[in-house]
Amino acid sequence: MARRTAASSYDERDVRVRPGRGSRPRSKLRPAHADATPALVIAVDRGRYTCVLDGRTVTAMTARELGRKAVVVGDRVGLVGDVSGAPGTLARIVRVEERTTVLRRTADDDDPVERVIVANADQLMIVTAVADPEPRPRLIDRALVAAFDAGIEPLLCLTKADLADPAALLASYAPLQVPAVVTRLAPGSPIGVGEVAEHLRDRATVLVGHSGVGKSTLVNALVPGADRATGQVNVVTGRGRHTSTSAVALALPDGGWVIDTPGIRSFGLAHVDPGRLILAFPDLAAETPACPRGCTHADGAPECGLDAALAAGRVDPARLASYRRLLASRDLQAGDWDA
Ligand SMILES: Nc1nc2c(ncn2[C@@H]2O[C@H](COP(=O)(O)OP(=O)(O)OP(=O)(O)O)[C@@H](O)[C@H]2O)c(=O)[nH]1
Ligand SMILES: [Zn+2]
Repeated sequence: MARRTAASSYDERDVRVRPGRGSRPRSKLRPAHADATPALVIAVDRGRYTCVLDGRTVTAMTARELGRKAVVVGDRVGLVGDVSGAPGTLARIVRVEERTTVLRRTADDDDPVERVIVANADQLMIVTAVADPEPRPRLIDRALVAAFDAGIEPLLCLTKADLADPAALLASYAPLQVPAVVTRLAPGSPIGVGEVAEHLRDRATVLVGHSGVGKSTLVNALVPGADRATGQVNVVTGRGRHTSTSAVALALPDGGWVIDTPGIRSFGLAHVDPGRLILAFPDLAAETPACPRGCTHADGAPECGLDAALAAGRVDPARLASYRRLLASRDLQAGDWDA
């Protein structure tokens, strides 16, 4: 105090803006970092988050105050610090906005640890070749379960239609009313990519599919300059593959995002609750109030209301059979795309 009065007009404590916490006015009414810049996370690599805002790319790390909360591709975040995106700069993620959807998986069916793969996706495009490699319907079913469970709309993309007829595969998914597109993307004769682009426009779409089905070929056709590596003969198992390879979001030229998931080698479904899955099938769910408590609605579940509805002709037999097939896929072992 003595110094202040003696020094009369000037005290450096009055004018210096200290960096960090102390400089920021806060009150209980004002959320922390209300001035944080909104951004979208498009890639994650070893604790560094690639974010986009106003069309520029900014690298960020998570602020300590976020704690152990995971930040994933698709997250809408608030950034503070240097958000210029200039080389060598690093912004801080101080906030993660509430997610509209969360696509999860467990590493395997008996693995209780859930991992969030992508946040805020509104569509899951399941890519399957009609031949080379042979389709794996069980894996399609499992991916559908993950999508329905997450409240994300599924889209089936059948590639390599030049090699085999997709009709049988399409027919087996028709009762589930899953939209489907068929492509033939062999060099020189791209067919169907325009239709895929229509389905993807202005939406955030996650791509899944096992190795060699033509995901990268498709992404390259959809996103000019994406430069995804194609044509690798992949004999690498999940263990052998670099585990930090994670999802990456690529901007589509007509709006929207396609999110490639090269690191995902399996689709464990331990987290899926059958009681929640049926909500994706409102016509079937309407018949379940008659079910006994805790009914799994599976084939042979005692006194399941769905059987009564089937007998009374109120539900489509093919649709119910398809639903129960999905339900059963959850209980089968080995969710490896490459199994
Ligand atoms: N005949 C035919 N071949 C295709 C088609 N689409 C892609 N291919 C070929 O299939 C092979 C695998 O395609 P990729 O795009 O690398 O497949 P991917 O799903 O990205 O595979 P990974 O990179 O291993 O995950 C490549 O040799 C492609 O040229 C198609 O529609 N018809
Ligand atoms: Zn039931």
